[in-house]
Amino acid sequence: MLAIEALTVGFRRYRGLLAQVDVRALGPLEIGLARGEVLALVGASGAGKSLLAHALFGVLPPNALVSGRMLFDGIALEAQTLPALRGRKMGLVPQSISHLDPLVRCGRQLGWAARRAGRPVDRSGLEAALGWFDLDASVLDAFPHALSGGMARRLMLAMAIIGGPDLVVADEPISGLDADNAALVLGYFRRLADEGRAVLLITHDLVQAIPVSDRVAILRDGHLEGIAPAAAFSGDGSALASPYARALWRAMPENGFGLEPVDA
Ligand SMILES: Nc1ncnc2c1ncn2[C@@H]1O[C@H](COP(=O)(O)OP(=O)(O)OP(=O)(O)O)[C@@H](O)[C@H]1O
Ligand code: NI
Repeated sequence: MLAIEALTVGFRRYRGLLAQVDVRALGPLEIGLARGEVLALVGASGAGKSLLAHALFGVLPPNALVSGRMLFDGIALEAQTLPALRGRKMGLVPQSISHLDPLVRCGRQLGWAARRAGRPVDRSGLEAALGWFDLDASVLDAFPHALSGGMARRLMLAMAIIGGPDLVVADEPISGLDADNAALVLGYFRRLADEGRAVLLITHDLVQAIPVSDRVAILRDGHLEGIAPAAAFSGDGSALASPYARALWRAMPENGFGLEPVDA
């Protein structure tokens, strides 16, 4: 349902008054995502994970240069097609919890997300959406600053999903969540995929992502290091084709192999 073909993202930077240079930040990337699938996208800070999410939704800054193709159910994602898809067929959970409007009650923001998707709901529908992420009805009347970081993140998850998108792109959706809530969110993603939707799960936490993911894509300095079945991340990692993936897996403190040079 999602095909990313030869995608590159760069930025135009100005040096002095006249000189400008284009700096490649991402790609070229080839990634496919099928309905029914959770694809984890992992990589270190600065690898380009959020850039990929922003490219998919067409929300990169104006100095970004994009080439290649992104197709959603065969429709090219571009300026003309994106407004009808994002927030409707494609839901984005942003990385930063500062994207809530501080002056608008949470319930109105959630209701607006549903209306934008063409699926307006009444108060009980809003309460049900909060319930998916273990938030109670009092959140509807609260302003965002009254929410803890973890509650704000779960509200943003409800906002991304209330419109019933076919594709969910979640950028670090479990960061700042306690273990119970992280499990709740990841379990929800798994169910979305099992219903025939698709989830791109962006995270730096490989260990948490593996149990709910079908495949894991590893991004390193803007390049795709490889895509491996989640099941290959087990034992000593010898089922992994990429030395980088193997080193990353073995370096997880949970695996107790100790640090190995990542360039192996
Ligand atoms: N507006 C911009 N102008 C120039 N470079 C940018 C811009 N936005 C991002 N970059 C560069 O793109 C690279 C990738 O950034 P990105 O935010 O995608 O990383 P990330 O993998 O999401 O990291 P994190 O785990 O910290 O969220 C970074 O090196 C960053 O400096
Ligand atoms: Ni990011």
